[in-house]
Amino acid sequence: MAAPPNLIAVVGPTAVGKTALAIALARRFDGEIVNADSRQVYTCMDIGTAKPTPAERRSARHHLIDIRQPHSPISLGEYLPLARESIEAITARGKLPILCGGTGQYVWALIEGWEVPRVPPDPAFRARLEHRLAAEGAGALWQELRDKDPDRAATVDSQNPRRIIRALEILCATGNPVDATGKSPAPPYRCLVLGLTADRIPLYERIDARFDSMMADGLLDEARRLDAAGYELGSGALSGVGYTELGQYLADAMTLDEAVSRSKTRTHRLVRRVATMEFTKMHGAGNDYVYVDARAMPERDWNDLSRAISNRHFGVGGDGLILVMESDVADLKMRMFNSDGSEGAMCGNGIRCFAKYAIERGIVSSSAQQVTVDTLAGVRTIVPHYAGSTVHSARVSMGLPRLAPSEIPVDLDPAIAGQTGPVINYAVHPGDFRLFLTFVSMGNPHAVTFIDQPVEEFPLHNIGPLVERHPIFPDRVNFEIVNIREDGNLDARVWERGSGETMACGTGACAIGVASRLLGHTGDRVAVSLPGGTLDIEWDGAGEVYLEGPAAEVFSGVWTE
Ligand SMILES: N[C@H](CCC[C@H](N)C(=O)O)C(=O)O
Repeated sequence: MAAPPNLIAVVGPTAVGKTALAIALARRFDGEIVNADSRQVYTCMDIGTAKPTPAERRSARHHLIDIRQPHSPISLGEYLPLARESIEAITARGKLPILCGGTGQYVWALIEGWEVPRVPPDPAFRARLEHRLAAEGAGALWQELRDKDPDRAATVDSQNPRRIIRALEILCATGNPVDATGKSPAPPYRCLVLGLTADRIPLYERIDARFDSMMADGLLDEARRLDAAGYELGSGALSGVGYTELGQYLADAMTLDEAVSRSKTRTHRLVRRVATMEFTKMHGAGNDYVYVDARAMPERDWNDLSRAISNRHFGVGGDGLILVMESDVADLKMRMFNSDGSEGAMCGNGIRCFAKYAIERGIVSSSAQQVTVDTLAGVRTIVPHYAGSTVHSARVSMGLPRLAPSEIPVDLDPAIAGQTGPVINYAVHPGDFRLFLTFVSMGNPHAVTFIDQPVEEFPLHNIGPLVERHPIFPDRVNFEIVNIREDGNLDARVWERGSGETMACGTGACAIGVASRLLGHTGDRVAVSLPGGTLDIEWDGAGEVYLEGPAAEVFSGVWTE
């Protein structure tokens, strides 16, 4: 078997000198350069992306620059085959391919051989399967996948409808089983990675000097031309540094000096985040998480990081870790980990803060009226509420509640295990206690019980762990206790799977709202009061559940491992 082709990858923070080094290597070793900067693929964005100048491009051949117009975003799944073809062609000509760019996900996806499905989302196909999901349950779809592609089914969680539907979508489109996203077993290249770095202060000075020269070279006119051409500065391909801030200047939202200063500061932050690991602490009604923008980061043991960073004595402290990642099917993707390192499918409090994080950092439009976020429970839509340019709360479409035992999942006696409807007031005896549980999945499993005593008197720290790990819950469970107040609203506390008692739980509050309506305690709307705050739930008994509540940022910092 032929040895894999050679490849040099020049990586490092912005303004550190990657282009100059790549050109020197190309001239020294008869190489050609493949662009790995997600902004330089676009035409009309020359100055603001620090694209190699015509003179630089004459001194060494470059590939994958100016291949798209800004209104036609390129996805990772589209970039990878183009980059592989370029590397192959360069090698075939007996030249050395040199990968150069600051988009970490492009670089690592190429080096590690990620396979991203070329199958674009098929909305009609998904709508049909969502309908069948509601009617037949995830188990039936998983069974179909197992019949058609047993190897693939073995790697897909039978309770993860999104992964099941995606696998069936790829199978239907390609006619053959293929992994949705995975690395190739063997490294595709014999790769030498040259990581450039520099002390922070001199690097900040280079960044500032370079931005000043961009302005002198006509960056403002470039922004004006893009604006006049109808592009939304600050969104999509144009959400990068400089374009966003100059767009706000052109919209009279800030002075030119402010735009220049913010551009420099945002680039400093970008460097800090990639070079170390910047984090932001946020909470929704006291349910607190550590947020990391992982879009430019290589894969790592996130479970381990969540355990370390969530520790309230030896780490930052929180109920878990939430990652901001790229998505092919939504604006962004969210991954959520509990403080014990286990990964949860969905997080209602966390996703409101996630939207706030993305909007206020310009990762999505800084005036977005909605943000779509891909999660293991499916794509969720968040509608932010603003005070000026700050998001203070949000309303989330939390999807359909799942009520069949197989969808929770909960293993019950055969007489009721196969039913598709709700299981309410199911008697369970954790230790010496007797509870009546109602089961609801919001993409993650919940068991809700209603009690007569005030919730603060309930021995939650004794009973919570017994319910969380009760043998009827194959994936463990989040456990909610509820007391109905005189005014008809609800007091509650939550023992979370993987995190213990938290000050609030968004998916838990949704499960409480659903269970309470099923049991006839409340109607379509209910306020759930938790130790950390109140969450408003809306469910009409058939459609999606809606969650409304606060989102707050506490502080940012740098995680030094
Ligand atoms: N606190 C989150 C739920 C976390 C659920 C997690 N504990 C699990 O399902 O494993 C929320 O606001 O919805």
